[in-house]
Amino acid sequence: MAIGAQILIISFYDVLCLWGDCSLVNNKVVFASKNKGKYNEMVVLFGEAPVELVFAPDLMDIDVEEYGNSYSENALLKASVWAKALGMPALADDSGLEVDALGKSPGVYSSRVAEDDESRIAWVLNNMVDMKERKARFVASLALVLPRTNQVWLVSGFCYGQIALSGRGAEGFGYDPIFIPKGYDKTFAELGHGIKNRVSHRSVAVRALCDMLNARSVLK
Ligand SMILES: O=P(O)(O)OP(=O)(O)OP(=O)(O)OC[C@H]1O[C@@H](n2cnc3c(O)ncnc32)[C@H](O)[C@@H]1O
Ligand SMILES: [Mg+2]
Repeated sequence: MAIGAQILIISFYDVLCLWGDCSLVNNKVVFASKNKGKYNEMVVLFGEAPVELVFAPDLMDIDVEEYGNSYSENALLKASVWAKALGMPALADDSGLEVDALGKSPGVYSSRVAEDDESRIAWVLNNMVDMKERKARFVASLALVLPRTNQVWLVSGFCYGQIALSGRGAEGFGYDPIFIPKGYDKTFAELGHGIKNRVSHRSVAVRALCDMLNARSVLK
């Protein structure tokens, strides 16, 4: 009975996909974020995909309160608000840095522990003085909302590594100067975009999203 119901739901969903328009309108997607660093990475990561990402603040000024308890909830909040406001597909990214020795903090509060990138980095380093255990991971959760069919796509990506003893490097944004990805001895800010875009939490999530969209023929 339960399996039958499940199959019915999946088939109904597929029929909706065939009849409804679940493709991207003009392949334009608003990137529902105010973070230009994220946007710049996203444009490169979507590189070959038939998607034109538009930076949300270039279209409208909206503030979305991120009151969710998880990255996915916050990503969905951001994408839903922008998709509704503009009537076009919206992609949001909610991300954060999880430090083992700090009980996975700052985590979902990564943007809220301090006012700017420099103070956020100081917040992490000051809480880790003399700590030998420096394992950490970056998380990126993406939500794509297609408003005409109310479809929602959610994926997450992770990147494991450790926290440097001090900030190093000038590239990237946010916590990049203190995050050393596994297999390297330099920070993301020292390694630069080429390597970051190959191994980052965001690149893993974008690849997963594109695979799902391709499998469902949403990207054309
Ligand atoms: O919500 P939007 O407008 O997208 O932009 P934001 O900067 O507020 O982004 P989040 O709410 O997702 O908070 C994530 C925090 O983690 C930081 N962060 C996210 N991804 C990062 C990355 O790839 N490298 C370094 N720091 C990152 C980012 O700078 C924020 O301080
Ligand atoms: Mg935010």
